[in-house]
Amino acid sequence: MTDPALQPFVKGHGAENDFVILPDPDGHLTLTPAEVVRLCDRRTGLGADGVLRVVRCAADPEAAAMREAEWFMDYRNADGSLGAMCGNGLRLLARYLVDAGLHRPGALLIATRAGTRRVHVPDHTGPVTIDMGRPRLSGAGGIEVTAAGRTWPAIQVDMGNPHAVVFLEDLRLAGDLGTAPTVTPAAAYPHGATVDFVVTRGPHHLQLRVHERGVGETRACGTGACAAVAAARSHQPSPPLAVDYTADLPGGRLHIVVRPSGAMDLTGPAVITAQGTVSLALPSGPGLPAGARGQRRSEASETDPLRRSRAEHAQG
Ligand SMILES: N[C@H](CCC[C@H](N)C(=O)O)C(=O)O
Repeated sequence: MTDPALQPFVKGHGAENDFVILPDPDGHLTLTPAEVVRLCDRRTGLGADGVLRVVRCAADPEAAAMREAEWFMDYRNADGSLGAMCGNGLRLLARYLVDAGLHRPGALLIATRAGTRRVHVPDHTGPVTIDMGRPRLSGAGGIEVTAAGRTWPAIQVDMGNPHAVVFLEDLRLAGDLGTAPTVTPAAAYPHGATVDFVVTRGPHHLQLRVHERGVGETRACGTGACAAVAAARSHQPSPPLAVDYTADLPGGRLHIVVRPSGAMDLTGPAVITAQGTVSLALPSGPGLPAGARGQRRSEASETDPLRRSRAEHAQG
C-alpha cells in the first residue's frame, strides 16, 4: 500500500543555503511545524535550512489578495516557524517554476509574506536576479549584538525580514555561532532577528557569516547580504548608486546592485540537486517528544508571531 503522506519534492540551494520545495499548486497540503522540522532534519529527514511550499496565490488564503502574482512562496524555517522572505530560496523557487514548465524563462512575479517580488530567470542554468526592493533602516541607535563573549554595536535593517548587522575586524571573532547571538534591546526585534557578521574587504566588497533566525548559521543568506550592503552604505554621507557590490559568504558569492531608486537587485546561483517523493508521516512512539506533533497550519498561522508582523508589513 503506498503511503498516503507521500509528497513530491524538489531539493536545491542558492549559494549552499538549501531548501526543500514542496509543490502544492492547488493548496491541498497542510504543513505542520513538526513536519517542517522533520523534513529539515539532516539525519531523519531530507535535510535543509528551510521548506518552500509553492502554491497558486488563488489557492492560498494568505496570498489570495496578491493578484499580481500567480505563485506564492510559503517559506518555513528549519525550526518550523514561518519565514517572510528568503532571497536564496526565492531564486531557487523561480528556477523550479521555469524548469518545471510552470513559467517561461524571463521575468516572474512571485508573492511572499513580505510582498510580491520580481524575479528574472534568464535560462535553465545561469544566475537568477531578484528585485529585493528597498532596505528599511530603523535609524534606532543602541542596538547591540553579543556573541562569543563580545558585544558590538549593530545596525537594524529590514529586508522584509529583520536583520541586525555587525561590522567587525575578523569573522572568527563571532565564535562558532553554535548558539544564537544575543540582540539587545529585545524589544527592537519582537519576533527575533537574523544576525549578519560583516568584514569589509573593499569599497564594494563584503565578506559575511550569518546566524539566521529559526535556522542557525547558514552557508549564505540573500537578504543578509543585502542588509549588509545597506548597513555599509549607511556609513557613507553620499553613497554611489548603480554600483555592483560583491558579498562573499561561506557557500558562495552573491552580487547586489543598488539602483538609483535605492532598491536592490540580488543576483546569485540557484541549483536544483534532486527530486522525488517524501513521506510527511511523522513517526509516533518514544522517539518523538510528547506534543512534538506541532499545531495544524491554521492554528500555527494564528499563533506564529511572524503572521502578526506580516500584518504589520501589509500596513507598510
Ligand atoms: N536565507 C534567507 C533569509 C532567511 C531569514 C529567515 N531565517 C527569517 O526567519 O527571516 C535568505 O536567503 O534571505
